[in-house]
Amino acid sequence: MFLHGTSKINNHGHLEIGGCDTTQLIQQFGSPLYVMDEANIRKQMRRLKHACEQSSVPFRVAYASKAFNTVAMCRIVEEEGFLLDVVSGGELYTAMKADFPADRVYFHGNNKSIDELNEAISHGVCYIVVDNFIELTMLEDIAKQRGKIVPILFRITPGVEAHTHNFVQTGQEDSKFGFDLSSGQADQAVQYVLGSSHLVLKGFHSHIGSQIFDANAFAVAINRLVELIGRCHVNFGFFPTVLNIGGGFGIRYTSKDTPQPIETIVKGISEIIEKSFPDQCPEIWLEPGRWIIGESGTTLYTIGTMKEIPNIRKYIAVDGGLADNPRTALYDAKYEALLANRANEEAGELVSIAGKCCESGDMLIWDVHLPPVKSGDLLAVSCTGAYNYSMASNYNRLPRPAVVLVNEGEADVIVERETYQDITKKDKVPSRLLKQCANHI
Ligand SMILES: Cc1ncc(COP(=O)(O)O)c(C=O)c1O
Ligand SMILES: N[C@@H](CCCC[NH3+])C(=O)O
Repeated sequence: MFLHGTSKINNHGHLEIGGCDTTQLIQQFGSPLYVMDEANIRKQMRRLKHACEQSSVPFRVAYASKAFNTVAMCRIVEEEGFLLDVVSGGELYTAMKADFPADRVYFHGNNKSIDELNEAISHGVCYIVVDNFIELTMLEDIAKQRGKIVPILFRITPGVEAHTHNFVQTGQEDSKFGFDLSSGQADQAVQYVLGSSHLVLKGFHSHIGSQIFDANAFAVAINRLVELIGRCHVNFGFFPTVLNIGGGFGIRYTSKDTPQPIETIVKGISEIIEKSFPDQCPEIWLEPGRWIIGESGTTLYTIGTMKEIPNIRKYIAVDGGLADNPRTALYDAKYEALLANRANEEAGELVSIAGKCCESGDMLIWDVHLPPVKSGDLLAVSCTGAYNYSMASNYNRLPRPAVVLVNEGEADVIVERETYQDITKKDKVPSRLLKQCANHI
């Protein structure tokens, strides 16, 4: 397994993250456990900012909070001076709970509700990223009723098929997201909004997908947006303040992954932007999620049962699975792992890591080399910072694991482990069933 961030093997042969021995973390906080490496989260943010500062392009950086959003994470993002992309009332609420300045938050989503739009306006987010015509008129009505002038961006679908898993492509023409370019919807929307008394168009947004290694896809998308901007300037005299080109930068889950360094990607983007806007340049916003947080997360599990089918496969089951990490089942995602309590031992055996859910597809890793494993060993799966906790569920009524933030030998719980009581907390029993339910909650 790669050792990301501050991860290392200590003198006891244990995996250590943020100066904390992972075997002690499990003793103290229980299993399974999400461990987040604060120093590495901040390092990634600073590295991205630094890469942007090397260019003459006026970059601004945002964090796509869908990747991992908790109150403590919002505090870190705030301290590092990033903008925050939220995509739901819940993500916005979390940011507000963290006292994140609303004027550094902007609101995405392809089906925002009236309540969500109202909440975004009430808090005073800097932009609402309008996704489609229905939302456009709905937002305009709300703004009129409330006597507000609302700054917006348009999400544009540039018609780019990024080379990544189909489920995480978002920039292709046949997509639920954004105003389509090729059919003229985007131009139509601009023309419409420029006549609005309550909505002010500030710019454009496009996000072509996630876990993208091919920087060329970004170039194609940017060029299409530049063409749109050129047309809007000529046809409507409109020039954007902001051009948000999204996130999607790939990370290294396994040794087979070969993403370009962020510096190369930012440099490539800068060159296109400089060429495209020689005189006047909009602010260029980047909004990665995975690249910021993915490699900073490790999930610790305890190994339970095992099943060996001769000449076929050896299954090793852990005390979590698709409920805490649905990405293998959803996207055929690949992960690496090691035994956190015997990290120095030779990984000679090819095994498969299964979860404990009642699904054959509940697998975390199909093929991984580990030392001979015993029940009670601890397994560390790396690179689980993005879209693991944020996509976790209570399938099979499994309580979600705790999330611990580690840094320089300190470990703080930033999300408590759920209990069985948490799981049944919202259950109600109709009175006609009460008699049969003596032990009801
Ligand atoms: C609009 C938007 N912005 C940003 C992101 C973050 O993507 P990633 O985590 O791949 O950087 C996503 C998710 O794909 C997204 O849909
Ligand atoms: N959830 C996806 C990323 C895309 C989500 C944002 N549009 C993943 O885990 O890879």
